[in-house]
Amino acid sequence: MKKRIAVLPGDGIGREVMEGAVRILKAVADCFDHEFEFTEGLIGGAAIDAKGNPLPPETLEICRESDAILLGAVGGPKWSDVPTDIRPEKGLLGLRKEMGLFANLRPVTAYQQLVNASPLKREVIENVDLMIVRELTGGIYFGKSERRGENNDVAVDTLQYDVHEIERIVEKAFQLASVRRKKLTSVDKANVLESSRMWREIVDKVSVNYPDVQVEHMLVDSTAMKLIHQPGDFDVVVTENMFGDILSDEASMIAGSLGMLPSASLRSDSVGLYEPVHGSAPDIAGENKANPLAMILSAAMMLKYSFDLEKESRAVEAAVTEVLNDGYYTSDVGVSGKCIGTKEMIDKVMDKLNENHAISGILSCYV
Ligand SMILES: NC(=O)c1ccc[n+]([C@@H]2O[C@H](COP(=O)([O-])OP(=O)(O)OC[C@H]3O[C@@H](n4cnc5c(N)ncnc54)[C@H](O)[C@@H]3O)[C@@H](O)[C@H]2O)c1
Ligand SMILES: CC(C)[C@H](C(=O)O)[C@@H](O)C(=O)O
Ligand SMILES: [Mg+2]
Repeated sequence: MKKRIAVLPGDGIGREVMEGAVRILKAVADCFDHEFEFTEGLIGGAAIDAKGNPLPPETLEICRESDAILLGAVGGPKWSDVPTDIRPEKGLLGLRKEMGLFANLRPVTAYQQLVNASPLKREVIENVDLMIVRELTGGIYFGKSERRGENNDVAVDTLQYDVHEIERIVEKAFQLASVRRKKLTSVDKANVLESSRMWREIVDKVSVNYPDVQVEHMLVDSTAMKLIHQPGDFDVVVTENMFGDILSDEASMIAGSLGMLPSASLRSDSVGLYEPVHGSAPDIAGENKANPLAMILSAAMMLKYSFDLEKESRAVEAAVTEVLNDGYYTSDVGVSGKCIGTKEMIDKVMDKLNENHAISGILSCYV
């Protein structure tokens, strides 16, 4: 299979973790006989420095001509004083919007080895496997936003959704729930927000087409509590843009660290953007401390969701799980012992992938 992949490392630890995803994908191509063509583009602060624009037209062009996009992270203190409309984060938001990537899937998996070492209660997080489905191209992130008043002393951000935007994300969430444990939690703030009341009406309407999926509505504040108290009760969680942003960073601690949470941003065809949930982590950038697993697992999501390569995707996930089971960690997951750096972790996953592939080749001779 031949596929074109846009590679946008971005800023801070973005480049360090991207190296892991690209190396792993090259190994997957070799092991499973695929051809992946990588084209690098600038985004975020790196693009501001080079082109004065966080999303240069040439980057958008590379993305439009690709079958899938990998993104590291954008932003950092270096660009804190640039005008709001050309901040690094605007490059990422612009890319999601321009590409129409409205459905952001953020799976949260409690890996057994990390559960054992977690500061959270073991019995609470053990076996947690939930999926946050975040609306990604609407809501307060994209509504009218301005400063007004005589002294610019009033700031306005607008939370707007239309029926179509809610219907398509809710439909996506029901589809996912129907092939998982058939439970959907829709999260809103319907006791305060009109957009949330419309959101609830739409969830109830769409639910009629999915009679085997159990639906519950939950307010976002109590959801934040329940994610820590009883995360095992969740299967698929669907919510609007900003609530999804906040809840997914919270949920990352169930997985052990922000450095463990991958994501896929999808639309109705197979094109997708794959990025870790974390940011550019300026506090550790350049120190070989970043956990590359969220980025590597995002690449695994790309194999599954954009290229329909289930076996290859599972091979990458298995390599990650086995490296953790062997007791290797980056420092962010809070475990002492075999604590290794970014590059060493990438090497470990590479070795495991190659080793597993060699073993399966040997075994296939006997069947
Ligand atoms: N998708 C993105 O590009 C994205 C996402 C979130 C934040 N950001 C941007 O990143 C910059 C920094 O934001 P922040 O500090 O609030 O959030 P952050 O996610 O960059 O970092 C939060 C904390 O988590 C740690 N961390 C994050 N990823 C890690 C990893 N892979 N391995 C080990 N530790 C990791 C960091 O060291 C830091 O202590 C800001 O400019 C923000 O806008 C970008
Ligand atoms: C960098 C920022 C714009 C982005 C978001 O809020 O969507 C990030 O926090 C994320 O979770 O992907
Ligand atoms: Mg976020």
